[in-house]
Amino acid sequence: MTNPIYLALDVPRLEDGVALAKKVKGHVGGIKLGLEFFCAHGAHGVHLIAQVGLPIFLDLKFYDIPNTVAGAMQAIHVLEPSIVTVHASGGRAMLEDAKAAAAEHTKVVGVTMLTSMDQRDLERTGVEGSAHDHVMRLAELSKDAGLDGIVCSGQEIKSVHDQWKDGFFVVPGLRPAGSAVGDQKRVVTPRQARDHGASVLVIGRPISRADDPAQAARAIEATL
Ligand SMILES: O=C(O)c1cc(=O)[nH]c(=O)n1[C@@H]1O[C@H](COP(=O)(O)O)[C@@H](O)[C@H]1O
Repeated sequence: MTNPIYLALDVPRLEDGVALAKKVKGHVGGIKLGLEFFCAHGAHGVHLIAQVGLPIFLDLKFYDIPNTVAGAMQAIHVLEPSIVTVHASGGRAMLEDAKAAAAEHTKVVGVTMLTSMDQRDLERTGVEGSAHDHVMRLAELSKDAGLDGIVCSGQEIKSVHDQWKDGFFVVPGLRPAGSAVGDQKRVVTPRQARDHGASVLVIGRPISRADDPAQAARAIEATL
């Protein structure tokens, strides 16, 4: 089994990011670079992390008109990401154009409902109905638009997997039993997410803030 853990490298200093990626190499399956990293270090930073030799998940959560998203997607071909995120709520045309503009070997996944949101947060954005139904609706839209899969919490992954057997599913908001939840609200353990069909487990602070990140990653992998 390939290691499904992608370390979310949400660190402000590039040197720290490179050091951390080197430390966990061999204990994770890939590195996720998100908005914090990309805004601070751009393409140069992505190239440096890629040199460590792990697959790169570029989590830029594109959300704009189709033409703009397609242009952005083309602009990141040079970074050769294995996975890229777009917001599923951007609508069918945006999702279709995002996928059409992506490099052949890049998986495009739609972010459904952020794991930092709960039912009340959802209602306050004007969406009626349950978080579960909202995620299922956006999963169906992503599938119909030709995306490779979605990002959702571990609370929905089982239902999504039941509906979309060959989908590629990224699950963040993961916490090993007993670790601090922080700003995440829809949380499960890495093992639960894996058992219910997650393809990729995105884990940040439980590894990056551990005294020994490599050991923390190994300990989580041992639970899978
Ligand atoms: O797209 C994501 O990766 C993402 C989606 C989501 O709904 N929730 C979520 O936490 N993430 C990302 O997953 C990572 C979780 O980090 P930790 O909470 O530190 O494990 C962060 O880099 C988030 O940007």
